[in-house]
Amino acid sequence: MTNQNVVVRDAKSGIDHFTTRVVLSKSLFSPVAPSPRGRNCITVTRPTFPGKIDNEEGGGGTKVSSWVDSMRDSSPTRVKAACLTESEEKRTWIINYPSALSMFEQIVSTSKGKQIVMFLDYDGTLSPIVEDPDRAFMTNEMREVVRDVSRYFPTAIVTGRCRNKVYSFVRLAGLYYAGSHGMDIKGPSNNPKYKKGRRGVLFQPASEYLPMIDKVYNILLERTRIVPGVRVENNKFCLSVHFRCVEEKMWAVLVEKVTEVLSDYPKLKLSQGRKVLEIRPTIKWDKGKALEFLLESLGYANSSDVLPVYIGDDRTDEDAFKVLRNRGQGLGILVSKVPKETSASYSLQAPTEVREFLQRLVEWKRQARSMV
Ligand SMILES: O=P(O)(O)OC[C@H]1O[C@H](O[C@H]2O[C@H](CO)[C@@H](O)[C@H](O)[C@H]2O)[C@H](O)[C@@H](O)[C@@H]1O
Repeated sequence: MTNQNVVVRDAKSGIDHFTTRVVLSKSLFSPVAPSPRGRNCITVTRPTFPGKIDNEEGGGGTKVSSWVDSMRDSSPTRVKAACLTESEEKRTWIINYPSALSMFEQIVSTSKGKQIVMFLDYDGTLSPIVEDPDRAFMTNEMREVVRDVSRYFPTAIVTGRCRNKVYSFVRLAGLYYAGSHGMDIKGPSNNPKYKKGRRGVLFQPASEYLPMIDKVYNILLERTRIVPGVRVENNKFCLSVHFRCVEEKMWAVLVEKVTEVLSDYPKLKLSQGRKVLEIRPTIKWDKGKALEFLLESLGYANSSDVLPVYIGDDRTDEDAFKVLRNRGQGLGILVSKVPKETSASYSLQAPTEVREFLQRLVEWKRQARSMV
């Protein structure tokens, strides 16, 4: 199976569309019944993510309508294959991005002689997606397995959330926490290496943005309150404008309000996650940079003796998957049941499978130790 990407501009809307021709090789697809249209070449059309009002690139003026189109899509963008049935689509997904559970033996054999370093996103990875962001709790079973994982492997939570908030959900002291999309990194609080005063804070590359973020938070609260269901969340170095509970007919109004506010703040950029608009400083820092920073802090900057494993479900996790791809080292695992555009190599369907995968990793490590 090969993918050919072409960008086509829609003459009417002026929006660029990615057109991916997915060429299915017969051998891969022989177990699947021939598609109703009897073709072995599918055209997948999906709108490109408007991506910004990204002031970094001198953007601005991005059409509200293209944002609204993108808000309808999932995050990362779902790949829709026009002539495949849903079950064929799922099958294609699993062929291209095999389950990390079914590939478990291969994965652990890749790790032989290497130190696994575990990176875990929070929402949609350790906790299921729920309507109320304040109630996105992880289960005790998940907490236990994450604690066990952190006993064997250096482990970091890498999240868009405010670091303190995610800590209040995870409540495990032995982990690294990279909050605000990696812009707020702290080491394990029980690590004797850290002096009291610094309390383990390792890196905050956007600290000068704090007053601006607070100001914009208050303005957004005020200006978006006419939109029923909206929720603005202050994640310290970034903001989230949730539209999960906003009726679709109000999305354009919401985007207009948000982009209007941001037009006065060229040092902030707008991107999108799962039913959320994310506002961040334009600095070149993301979850991928946080992953590199943590590997370096752990002494694995240029090491070939390390296997970073990153598990995440959202568009912002793609920055970390790309870093692993470019390093040619490590495993990116996307949590998704449906085909998405991703730089990950493997997939897991839901947080329940993430727990199972982590559990197997712990058991494998215990057994390996008992045999020494
Ligand atoms: O990087 P993450 O840990 O995945 O955080 C990304 C955003 O997650 C949260 O929002 C998402 O989860 C909510 C609870 O399930 C859901 O209601 C919302 O629709 C999702 O987008 C969090 O509230 C945001 O601040 C994070 O940026």
